[in-house]
Amino acid sequence: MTVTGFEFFGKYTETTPTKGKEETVEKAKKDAVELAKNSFFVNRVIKDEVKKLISYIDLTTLAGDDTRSRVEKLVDKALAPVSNDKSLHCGAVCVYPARVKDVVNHLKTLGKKINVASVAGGFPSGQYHQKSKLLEIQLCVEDGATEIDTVISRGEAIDGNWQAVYDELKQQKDACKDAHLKVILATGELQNDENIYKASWAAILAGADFIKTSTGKETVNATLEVAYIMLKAIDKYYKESGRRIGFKPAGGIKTVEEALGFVALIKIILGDEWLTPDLFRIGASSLLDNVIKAI
Ligand SMILES: O=C[C@H](O)COP(=O)(O)O
Repeated sequence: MTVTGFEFFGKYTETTPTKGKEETVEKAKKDAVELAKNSFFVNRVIKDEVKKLISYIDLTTLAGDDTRSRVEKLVDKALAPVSNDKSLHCGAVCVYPARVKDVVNHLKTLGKKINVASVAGGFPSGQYHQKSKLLEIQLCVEDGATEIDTVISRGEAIDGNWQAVYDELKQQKDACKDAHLKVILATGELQNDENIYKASWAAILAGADFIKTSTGKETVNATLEVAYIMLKAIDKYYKESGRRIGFKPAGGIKTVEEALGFVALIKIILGDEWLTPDLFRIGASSLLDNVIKAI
């Protein structure tokens, strides 16, 4: 099985149509990020834009001391985060594999539904046998997870073994069955922009429904700069294939302004069609409280 598509989709350095010799990928990235940071509604924090953030949030708890009661409270909050507006709810709840059953059972008790995401497949390091990664995904799906957030093998990516990265993710996608697959690139550990771009491709070509920046456990997690690179890959793939892939920044996104910066960058690179929970999520454990304060 070969990684089909790398040669077809070109290199990161070719992602910017040159407007002249000064137009480089670095300058194009800097310009887009600056534009996003200074976009109209980031500076003025328009309430409607802020309210929409709630629907994008994968409300997350990924702690060693997570308990059933903590997870049940997370579900309650994700289902009805704003007491005086019952129409608002988060995009998903995101928990460790061992807690999926607690989410599913609580939803059954409440008679409610919400996407149930789990970080399965060797989270957060990815340094596990492929067999155990696949079993973890299989068990989560059997427990009722509807979305799997899995990690790539950073070691293989850094060594440029893209076939191995692709092959593992293809098997993990198959293990998901009907569950959606979000692939975490752990961009903070991929060492350079070219690796981030190629890791985006390996994930997309292996069947990812979303590509996600980070586990939240790296030293550097979601930034607008890495988001730019990943969005360029999503954009090029859409232009070549007609298929839209979702984007999920995660890790360290705590303020409304930070979250709206990602919204603005998506508007700039992909357009408003992506601003739906089916194609855009934010992995965050503390952003929701700040959004609620701002509306
Ligand atoms: O998506 C999952 C991330 O771990 C959330 O990171 P955070 O706790 O910094 O919001």
